[in-house]
Amino acid sequence: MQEPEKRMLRLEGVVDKVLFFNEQNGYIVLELETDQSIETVVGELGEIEDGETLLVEGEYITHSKFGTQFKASYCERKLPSTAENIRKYLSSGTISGIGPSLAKRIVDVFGDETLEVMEHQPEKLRTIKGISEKKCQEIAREVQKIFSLRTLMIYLSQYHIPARYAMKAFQQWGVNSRDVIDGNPYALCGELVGLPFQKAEVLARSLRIALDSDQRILAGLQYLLTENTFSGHTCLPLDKLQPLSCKYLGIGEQDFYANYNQALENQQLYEYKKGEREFVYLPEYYIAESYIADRIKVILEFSAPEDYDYEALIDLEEQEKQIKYESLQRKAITTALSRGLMVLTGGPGTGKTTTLNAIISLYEKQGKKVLIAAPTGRAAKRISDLTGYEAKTIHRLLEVQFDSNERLTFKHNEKDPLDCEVLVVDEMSMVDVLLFEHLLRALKLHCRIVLVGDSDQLPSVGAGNLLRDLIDGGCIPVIALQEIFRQAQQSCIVTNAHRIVRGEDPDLMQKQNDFFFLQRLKPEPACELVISLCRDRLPKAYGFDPLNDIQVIAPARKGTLGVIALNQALQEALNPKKKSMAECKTALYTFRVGDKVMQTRNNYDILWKKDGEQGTGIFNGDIGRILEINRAQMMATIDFDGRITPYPLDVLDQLELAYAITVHKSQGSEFEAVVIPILGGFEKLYYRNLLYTAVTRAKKLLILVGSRKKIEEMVHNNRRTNRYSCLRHMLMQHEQGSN
Ligand SMILES: Nc1ncnc2c1ncn2[C@@H]1O[C@H](COP(=O)(O)OP(=O)(O)OP(=O)(O)O)[C@@H](O)[C@H]1O
Repeated sequence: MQEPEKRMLRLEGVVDKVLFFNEQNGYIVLELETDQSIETVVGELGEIEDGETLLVEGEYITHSKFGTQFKASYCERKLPSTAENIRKYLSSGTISGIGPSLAKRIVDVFGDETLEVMEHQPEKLRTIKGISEKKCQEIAREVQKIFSLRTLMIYLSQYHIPARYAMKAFQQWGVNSRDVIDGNPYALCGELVGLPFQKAEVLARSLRIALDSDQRILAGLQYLLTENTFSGHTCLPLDKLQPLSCKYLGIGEQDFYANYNQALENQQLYEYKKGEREFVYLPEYYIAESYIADRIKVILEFSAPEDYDYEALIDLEEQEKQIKYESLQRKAITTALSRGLMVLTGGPGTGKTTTLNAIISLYEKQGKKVLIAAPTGRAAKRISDLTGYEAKTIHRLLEVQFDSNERLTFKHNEKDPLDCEVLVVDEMSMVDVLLFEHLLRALKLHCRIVLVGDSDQLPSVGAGNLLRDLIDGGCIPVIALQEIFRQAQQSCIVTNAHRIVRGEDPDLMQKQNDFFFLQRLKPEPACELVISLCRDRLPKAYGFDPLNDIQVIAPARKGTLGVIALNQALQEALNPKKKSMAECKTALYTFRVGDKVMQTRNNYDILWKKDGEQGTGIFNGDIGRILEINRAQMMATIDFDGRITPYPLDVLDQLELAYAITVHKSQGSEFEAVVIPILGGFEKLYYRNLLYTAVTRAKKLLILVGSRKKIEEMVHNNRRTNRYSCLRHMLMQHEQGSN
């Protein structure tokens, strides 16, 4: 369902009351008194006080619970001009040290001139009863701060730069912000403020900053490299970056190289030579990849293979567990116990978890402290359930903190390493280079590392080709399990997954077992079938719970069989609107009590409680159920796998319905039953590893709905996401160096 197009409207009025303000992102809800009415205005407008005059541009939205609201995308602010509005403005606590009664006394003396006096002749405030010399100076300082921020917001809003960037700039440069920005508007693009390059361009044009200025070219190069990290590249070949930058910035080769070389000298960019080709990095990615390669080199140098015979220990383990490990499993166990670092890889059913269990158990028997981590909460839960050992997310293990610039850091690092002698990381295919760098930094030098993952799964969301590079680098011991165990062979999910990864067509003719194909050649009937499977057929035939056990996974977000439309349709089928049921809305979805939802961003501020324990942080990919929506308190209550979470409605856009999810979001999770619609659509999304990843999410039942031809096309489309990175080469250098 598409939102009808809305017209941009304007409102002008005086702020009667601020109802809500979020300091982090500047989101505000206020009542605006216009000539005709009082309107509720919402938006990321920054801190605004009662009594201010606003001109806002935006549109009316209808909120099922909150009613009609004006959602402002642009705002111009004027200081209050009448004595009454100035009193209101000061009474609201804008300036610390001035409350309602002092505000009244000041306004009684200076009337309409009050703000003028406070800004330019603050010493006059001394005449007011209750304002000492010291207090007068404090007020003057506070006024200067607040007025500079206001002026900055107003200045930047002319260029449609939202208030949150003004707030971040002010945190950096304080009352000098305007000078810094006018000197170099591209300074706003740095990581501390994070303004998109195009927005800084608008400001720079009005400041007549030359197109070939050094600041612009450097910011442009950083922008292009950053954009490419979103496509998975940790670096770009210079022979690609140069023409791309010249075209994008409209500059010549000479200007490019002059600035490029300067940036290398200033360590604003880094270069790595791979054969005849140079690769260009942003500092953080260069530091991450070279740190990983160097650290691995150290680990391997200091952990020469031990000649201790582990076979007897493994024999004992076999007796205890009543199992016979096959030879590669034994080799994996020996390698894990005798080497500082290893990678254990293999497809579904090849015995990774069984092997890992033996490794952990034998390490514990040696009295070693083992920690187990996974990249997402669901992946951590899965490995905990499978091994019986507690696993945490990597973020939780490292303990997230924020520095004074509100940038994410970790408590554990070189100075405060993790207390463990062995670290196991599962689902390594989802770990990116930046996170892995942090993890390695937090390990004591003698800590052993066991990395487990399936390198045929989709690569990490963050940039890099980590698992593949570690395997292909040639210097780390890698055990790739290949044999599908008998139990697993009986599952068509497992055998078909292996066929898919080998590039063979899956067996779609099965009429029993756990893997089914149901042909539908048009999107609407396919969508209807998906709904009836989830609502009626699978619950009836197998006793699956439609919300807890069944997951629809789709390659695309858009289209009839994309995640958005499927979610809307599945919500209507599984949790339809009821008169008395609370609802709240984002641009994409209407949420109801009972809905299955997914968090789509890491949010470190949200608090939760579980079995008397308290914690913070709901992370990208966490799935939950809405228990309650409380409009008056701007809160929902969501149950994320037992973590009961008061969820602020002003961050509701971080939430999506999760009846259907994309393959990318499903990574690291497993579900009892999975339904995958595959029919037609965007070629880029229909390739082998994507189908493989989706199919391997199912534990007991998998149903493919759609076109056999399209499924086969996917199997034969072996498009591996080509990601630029030099880690593999850095590791290979080490391998060659050590020979
Ligand atoms: N040495 C063995 N002898 C007999 N059965 C085994 C052995 N190793 C593993 N299995 C069995 O094979 C099946 C798959 O093993 P396991 O779950 O360890 O594989 P996996 O690679 O972790 O699979 P997945 O990635 O799908 O979780 C399980 O039923 C397990 O009990």
